[in-house]
Amino acid sequence: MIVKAFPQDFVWGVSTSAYQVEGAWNEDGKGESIWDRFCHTPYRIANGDTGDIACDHYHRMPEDVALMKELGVKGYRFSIAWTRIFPDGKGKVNPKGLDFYDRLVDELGKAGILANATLNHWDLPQALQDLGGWANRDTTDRFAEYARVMFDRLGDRVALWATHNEPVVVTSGYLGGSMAPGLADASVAYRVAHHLNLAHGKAVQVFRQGGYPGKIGIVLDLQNYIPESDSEADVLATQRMLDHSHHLFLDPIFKRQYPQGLMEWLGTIAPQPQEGDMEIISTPIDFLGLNYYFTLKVRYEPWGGLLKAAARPFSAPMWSQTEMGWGVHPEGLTAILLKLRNHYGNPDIYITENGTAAPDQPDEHGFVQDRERIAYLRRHLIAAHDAIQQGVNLRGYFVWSFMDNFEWALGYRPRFGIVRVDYATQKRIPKLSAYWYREVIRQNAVWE
Ligand SMILES: OC[C@H]1NNC[C@@H](O)[C@@H]1O
Ligand SMILES: [Ca+2]
Repeated sequence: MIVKAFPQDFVWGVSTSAYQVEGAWNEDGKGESIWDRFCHTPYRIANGDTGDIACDHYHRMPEDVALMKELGVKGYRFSIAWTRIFPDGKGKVNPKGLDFYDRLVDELGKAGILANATLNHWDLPQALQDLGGWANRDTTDRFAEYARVMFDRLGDRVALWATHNEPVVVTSGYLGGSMAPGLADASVAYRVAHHLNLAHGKAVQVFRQGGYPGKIGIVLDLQNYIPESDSEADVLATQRMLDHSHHLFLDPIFKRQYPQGLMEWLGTIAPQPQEGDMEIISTPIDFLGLNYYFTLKVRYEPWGGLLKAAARPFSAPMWSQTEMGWGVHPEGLTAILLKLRNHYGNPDIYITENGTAAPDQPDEHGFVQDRERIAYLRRHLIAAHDAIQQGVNLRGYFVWSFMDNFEWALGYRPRFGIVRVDYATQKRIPKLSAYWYREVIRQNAVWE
């Protein structure tokens, strides 16, 4: 047995997001978000599921934090619902909304759990969407205002801040229609990407000006894309997919420029930075949050939408596909980490999401022996450990997810938690993987 030990102060965490776990969608002064609106619109979400109640985390937060402590978790990545703070996206701040996150951060402090807060995990105030949402450049200023309020209230106790979670998915909400706001308007999709980048930069500048303790970064969705063949057509299609899903955000932030190839490909609908925008966007950050799940094989496909590319899941030998139809390829994680070391200045990195949905079969007590999920997590931790051995500055790992929750357009069917949620009773029942993870944290190691 080979023991793979992690660095001393490595942060072992778990992740959630506001809309997926909190519920209380219209309680204590919270305003409507685009995800409330999307879920309340017929035939957008599987089974007509909504986040109205979700895991009722808004009311059960103290017990959830106590369970994290019991499981030995060292960090908790959560997101802040913008509409609890600014119900109308601007103007009056809602004190009860601020109080909830203040209590959460205090509970985490008492439990000795590091707070890792994301400002925007997709739930934009509907009031701002009504003014154009992220397609409207003014939203970048609304975001900076919101960020300042949160830094002022929680900045003394939050160790890690992320501006956005997976901005590429927000952009997709304007391309494919499957995510809120459910538009299919390529003419604004890349303006949205640019405004997300600009909002990120403005929030980082507010953070720097305020001299808050803690660190600030962004969480990007960087899956591993490999070409189906070495034909020029497939290689170029893969490049376009990487430009769209990686470099549309990585390059402005780390290289102060958009990927040239994508700009040429997009033509008139490409981002149109104004004077000074790229300087703001590339304001240096302290860490990069990486969400990694799978590898996709990409081929040139004339019918493949805007990018004329099609992708399909790739599973390494001995691995099948997950319950979500995703491939399993731990080596893909090492590849992404090495890409960041080799081409993006070897930044401090936290894996802010990694995990898998699995067909969890509870026994009569609701206990799930999720050996598949344990295998997935263990192999990805080994892949992460390999990267650390090669000089990657990986500082922590947050499992997606602490508990089963609302999986966006797919509703509650997919279960990603290391803790099961019985939605009928809202009971939390740790799965085998939760006890396995507790052991990993205790040993600060995984074993081959
Ligand atoms: O699909 C699993 C996760 N992926 N990243 C963003 C999260 O909100 C998702 O639940
Ligand atoms: Ca307080």
